[in-house]
Amino acid sequence: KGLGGKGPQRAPRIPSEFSPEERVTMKESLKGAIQIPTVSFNPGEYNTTALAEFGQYIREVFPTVFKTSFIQHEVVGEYSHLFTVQGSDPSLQPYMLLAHIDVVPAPDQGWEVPPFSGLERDGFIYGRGTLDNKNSVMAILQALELLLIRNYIPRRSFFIALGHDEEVSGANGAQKISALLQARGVQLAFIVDEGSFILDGFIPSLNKPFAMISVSEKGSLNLMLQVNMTPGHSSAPPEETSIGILAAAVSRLEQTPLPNMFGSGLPEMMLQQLATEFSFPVNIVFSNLWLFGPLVSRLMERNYITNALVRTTTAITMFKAGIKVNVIPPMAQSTVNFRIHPAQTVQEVLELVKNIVADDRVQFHVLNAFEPLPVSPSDDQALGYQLIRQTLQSVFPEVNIVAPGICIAQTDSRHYAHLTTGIYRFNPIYLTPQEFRSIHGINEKISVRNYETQVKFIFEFIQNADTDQEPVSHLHEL
Ligand SMILES: CCCCCCCC/C=C\CCCCCCCC(=O)N[C@@H](CCCCN)C(=O)O
Ligand SMILES: [Zn+2]
Ligand SMILES: [Zn+2]
Repeated sequence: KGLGGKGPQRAPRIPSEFSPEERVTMKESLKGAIQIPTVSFNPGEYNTTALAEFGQYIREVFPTVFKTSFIQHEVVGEYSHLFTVQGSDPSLQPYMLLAHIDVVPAPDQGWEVPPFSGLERDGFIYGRGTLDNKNSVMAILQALELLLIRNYIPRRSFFIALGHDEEVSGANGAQKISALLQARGVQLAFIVDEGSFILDGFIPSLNKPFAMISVSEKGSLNLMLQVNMTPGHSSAPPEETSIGILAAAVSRLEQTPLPNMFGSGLPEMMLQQLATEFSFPVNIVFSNLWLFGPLVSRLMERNYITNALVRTTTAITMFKAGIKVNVIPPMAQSTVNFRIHPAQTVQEVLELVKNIVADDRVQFHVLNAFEPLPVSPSDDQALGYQLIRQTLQSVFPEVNIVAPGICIAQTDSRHYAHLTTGIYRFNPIYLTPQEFRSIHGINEKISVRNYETQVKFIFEFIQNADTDQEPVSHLHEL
């Protein structure tokens, strides 16, 4: 299954073996990157000093990348970086590797070590950005640096785009890079971005890890609900206040989950592909979803992570009301963050929400919205998907399950959707449910081993992408 071909690769293969000195350098470089607090607070509100420092830092630790004649480096939107690596064979369509430099804030509370210390403990490097997503920023540039030191010359051109505001929209980074590439007439064979992992321990009855390559991404809707009422003296209150009305409205939303969409897409495909890995009777259940679909969909709802795969989720994230203890509040506002399932649209979610709230006194203001992303191909012809599979086989021979999935969060790749039909969100590192909770949470950390393997994966991936082989259909025996 997968990549077949017209002939062998032309360039000799460079083995992904790194010296002890190189291994020390790569982990120290990651620690240095973590120590630069490139925090995004709000759209347009970033630590610009840190972002500028980060730009200098990558020049220092990856000198070969910056001095190689066939690599063009551009700073876009002041702090984002675009590298154009010119391949020797213009007949091969270029691809792009994405990552982001910025991180979400990390107050010290609850951390075992300060979040911007980059300290190493028990084989782990701690800090904000170690999983999301400086690991990728550094691993991509590190792998390229190591390849260039070994006199590597790529055949297939590729881009590396490092956004500086992914955590707050991507409007000044990814969107500007995307516009630049579009103006240059670039069309990409595929994109690889963050957004999924080799999942370890996410499905209770599956006792081995599996690689989930996210081929779609949920949309989002940030909706502000507002209630205005006549203010007055609290000594003679009305029957209902703006706070009471709005609290009841958002409570109805929380108590009424949006429809379970299981049966209309990717999670079913994923479970069917995983079915043979389970023992009886789960294998029978997953391979006969036409019969057991309703049961499985209810089971998926019970866990908050798998629940996010089967429906548009509702999260009440902000509530603001009241101006003084003895004043009937004139206004109450609440913001609700919906993550939209790929089988629904922003408009459909809005209609459902209005029907659930069912109160004319509540006004709805769409703050911003983004439709779910189309499903990228994962068949034998899908070059990006097959290259990830192929590289997984050699770097992680112990991982023998690869399945397409949905990214439940948003990534910068959504801003490049008009440049390619193949967007694959996948980080080549192991992730446990506990580590999942550390992303945007506390004690985010990556094992040195995981990071080294991520560098190795990219080192091999870049070479695999040089093949003049094209994906071919799997020929079934007659
Ligand atoms: C049956 C197996 C179930 C597995 C379920 C999935 C496990 C989840 C695995 C990985 C998800 C991690 C996603 C990491 C990427 C995070 C990207 C991010 O934080 N994006 C932000 C962007 C905000 C943009 C401004 N609106 C976000 O989505 O909030
Ligand atoms: Zn991220
Ligand atoms: Zn994030």
